[in-house]
Amino acid sequence: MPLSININMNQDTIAIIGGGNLGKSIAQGLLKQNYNPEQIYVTRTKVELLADLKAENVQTTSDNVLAVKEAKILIFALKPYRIEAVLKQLTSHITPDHLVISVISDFSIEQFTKSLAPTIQIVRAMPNTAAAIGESMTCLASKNASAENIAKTKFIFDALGETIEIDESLMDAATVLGACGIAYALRFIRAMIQGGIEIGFDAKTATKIASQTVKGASELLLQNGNHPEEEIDKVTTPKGCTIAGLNEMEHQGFSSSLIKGIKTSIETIQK
Ligand SMILES: NC(=O)C1=CN([C@@H]2O[C@H](COP(=O)(O)OP(=O)(O)OC[C@H]3O[C@@H](n4cnc5c(N)ncnc54)[C@H](O)[C@@H]3O)[C@@H](O)[C@H]2O)C=CC1
Ligand SMILES: O=C(O)[C@@H]1CCC=N1
Repeated sequence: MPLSININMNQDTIAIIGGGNLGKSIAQGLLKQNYNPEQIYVTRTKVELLADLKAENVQTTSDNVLAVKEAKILIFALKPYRIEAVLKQLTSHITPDHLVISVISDFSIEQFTKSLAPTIQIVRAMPNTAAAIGESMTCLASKNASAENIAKTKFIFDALGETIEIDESLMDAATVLGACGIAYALRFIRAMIQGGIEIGFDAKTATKIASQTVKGASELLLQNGNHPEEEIDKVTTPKGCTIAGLNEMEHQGFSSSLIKGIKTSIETIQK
């Protein structure tokens, strides 16, 4: 029987604690889904840097206690080295009635739980900045959370893109592949643009062609469920220009450099 999800996208107030790059992306994504801006609190020490959200009637404040008291759903989007001090300030205000979500990388559920009352449930989520446009890939993990709280978290992040549930032991890998992955993909697109300019396009046209082409390539996999090589075979004429270019890229270490970069990223988290 499907779980009945006791969440109303326009009644449960959400507080995003830490309105930086990711926190703001989540708020923007919620607004895009027509979440009532007055039901969204975003906190940041320098609250003036949230003026763009304030202009959209989001409740912006530097007062974390106020946001926690007003909200039912708490999304912690702080840097890992800030969270313990902030939780200390909030411990007595976070109750079992709150749904507590952490999008903080490199900060485990166990570490989070230690700073709060044992009755508080935590769901870890690893979205990416494409949440701002409803295209995040979000991985979810939990240990002590109820099925209802996991379902509520999934409901929120489903509105911001795609979600999957993973074991918490894979959260660092999810951080690298899904969250850092935005930067890797953009660097790939930037290199395509640079190449495109060298072969004759102006920057604007090269950006349009490269971005739409990468979007199309992703959609071929997402919509058809094919292996990338199956789609590559359709583009590579024998003795043709695609295979010549691809092989030269591989001679220069294209796949290898990506794989090594991904491994370096995870080693950086785990050291
Ligand atoms: N940026 C990204 O693409 C992703 C980030 N993450 C994780 O999300 C967390 C936040 O990352 P970013 O948004 O990139 O960092 P950020 O530095 O842009 O955002 C953190 C925000 O918290 C604010 N802040 C600091 N102390 C505060 C306090 N006491 N009360 C309220 N706000 C306070 C800062 O002013 C800053 O705006 C990190 O743990 C990161 O690992 C996870 C996935 C993707
Ligand atoms: O590089 C970082 O610190 C964060 C983790 C996920 C994306 N950006």
